Amino acid sequence: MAPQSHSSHTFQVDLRGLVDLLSHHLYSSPRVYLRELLQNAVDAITARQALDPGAPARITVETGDGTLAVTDTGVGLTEKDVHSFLATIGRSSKRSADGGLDGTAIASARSEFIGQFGIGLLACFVVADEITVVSRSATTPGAPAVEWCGRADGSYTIRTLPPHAKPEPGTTVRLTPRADGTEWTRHDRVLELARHYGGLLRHEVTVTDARGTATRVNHTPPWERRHASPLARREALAEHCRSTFGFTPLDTIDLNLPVVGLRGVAYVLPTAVSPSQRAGHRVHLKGMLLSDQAPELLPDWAFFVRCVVDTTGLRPTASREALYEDETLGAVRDALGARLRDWLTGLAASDPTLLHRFIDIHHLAVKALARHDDALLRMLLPWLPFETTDGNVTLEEFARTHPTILVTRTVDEFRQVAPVAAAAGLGVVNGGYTYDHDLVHRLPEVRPGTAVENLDPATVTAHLDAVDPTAELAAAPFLTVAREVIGVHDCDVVLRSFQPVTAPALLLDDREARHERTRSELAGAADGLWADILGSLRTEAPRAQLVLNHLNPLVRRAVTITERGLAGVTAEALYGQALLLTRRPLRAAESALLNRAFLGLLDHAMHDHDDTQGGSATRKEL
Ligand SMILES: Nc1ncnc2c1ncn2[C@@H]1O[C@H](COP(=O)(O)OP(=O)(O)OP(=O)(O)O)[C@@H](O)[C@H]1O
Repeated sequence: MAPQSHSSHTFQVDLRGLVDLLSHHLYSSPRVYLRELLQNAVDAITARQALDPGAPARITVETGDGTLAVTDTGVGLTEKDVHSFLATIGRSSKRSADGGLDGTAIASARSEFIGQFGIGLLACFVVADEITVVSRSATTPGAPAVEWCGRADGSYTIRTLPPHAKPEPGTTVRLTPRADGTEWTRHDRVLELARHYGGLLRHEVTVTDARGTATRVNHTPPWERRHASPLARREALAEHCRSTFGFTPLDTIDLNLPVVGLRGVAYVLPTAVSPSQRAGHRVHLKGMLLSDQAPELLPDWAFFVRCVVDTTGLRPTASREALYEDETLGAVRDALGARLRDWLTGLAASDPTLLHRFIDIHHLAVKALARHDDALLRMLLPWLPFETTDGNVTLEEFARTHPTILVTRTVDEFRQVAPVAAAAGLGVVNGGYTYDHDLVHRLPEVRPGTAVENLDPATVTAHLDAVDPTAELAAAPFLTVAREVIGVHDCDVVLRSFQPVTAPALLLDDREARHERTRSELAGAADGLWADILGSLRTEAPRAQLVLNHLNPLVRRAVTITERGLAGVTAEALYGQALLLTRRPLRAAESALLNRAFLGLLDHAMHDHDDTQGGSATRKEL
């Protein structure tokens, strides 16, 4: 058999296609070009300082003459480096395998670099068609300066420059923006971007305009600076928070995790926010802003703070706009969560006034937190407010007067039952708000000797006074009619005495009973398989109860009605009114009942009118 012939080829890269991919799918905006340039400058300075700790460390961004230039006093590039790293996409001198920058000092500085992917420079092609790099290497003292000119079509030229063209080691990267890129290279925009990305960089960064006026953009953050007094520090941090996030913090929590080289602060929001709104934290990586929208830095429950942190130990994604989700990030999130919890529990001992203010604003956050954290629950439960039949009080206060605490499941149940229960001496907590029902049920763990029960209709009726037998007997004919008319709605009717006298009737109903009624209604309307399934779900749910208040003057008169039609309409009207007070959506049969009761009463009122006008009407006696 004839040997097969092999020929070897090299991949070709369509640079325009690649840039298009990056700009549309990796980077959120063309503005990232400046971040990539600043980052390369920082890495070059890091590499040079590893060789010579006394080397200058300056980054200058020049704008103005239609081009943009970033100059650094970093390690620079030899001609060989240029071919190897600048002109090879995906190759980076900052990864150990590529080993471009020789020397053990630089090798050990590698973990300090921000870049790693070898694609950052391509971001410049998003705003310019041509990039010129003039560089002189600090690693090879005699090597000449080189000029590399790369174009978006994938071609590049390289030439050696005379020594005076670049007397000192370092690099200048110059861009001539395209027409659609000038928006991103204007002086004011560049200044804003340099402050945004480079505000916390550790080396001096200045932006100069066409007249040569230089503005320093980076500063030591206030949590790193020395301050004359704790008050001065607090004010500096508050000012930083105002300029960064636009609010004055309620308090500032220092964050410090040496294992991942993380320092920063968490500013406590002075106003409540929705717990579902995920907070945007500012995360810097080795000084460079990685993201100003990083919710993944903190646990979800920590929605009451905004953080600014600078770290060396977390990894960016390739877009460099988010944190890479790994075990380290998980551990950092837990550690920062623990720090916030310590701050909260510490406040209880050190600054109760501030804790009160915090809880006034953020009690929802604390409640969300306490559900999953026993230590916090124990510590903070005494401070948390709940709506109860004694007003807005803490559970601790409430439990002192009510050894058995009843809790409703919905706000409407509470609204309806609270006045009656309070008058009967029952202690009821509104469990209808987010987290409250669960938290109240956990009270016995924290406060032994307290009992917590769900409020059910039977508990309330047990606390309503029975009426005396003669009154019950006198009301019997009316009650019989009422039970007949209301019974079709799966509701019993009873007569009791309770406060307040202004309430004619109380409808005690619970969820299971309501669900059961809805189920049987559906089963009635359905057929075949669906009806069988609904039928198999049948449970013996307790019926609802309409409790008529014998202390109420209207009810006292109603129970003496002897005319059957009027008794039925009156019972329906009382039921309808109690039904409306529950504020739950009405079912079709209930709306029809209300309608009927209203028209029936109107009819009776008009009969009375006819009677007084001398007309006659036949009424059926009970
Ligand atoms: N200002 C500079 N000084 C010295 N070398 C530079 C400079 N800018 C770029 N380089 C060299 O060019 C290489 C490629 O840069 P590029 O920005 O594309 O990728 P990177 O910084 O290595 O990684 P990343 O894609 O993560 O940014 C770098 O690894 C570095 O060797």
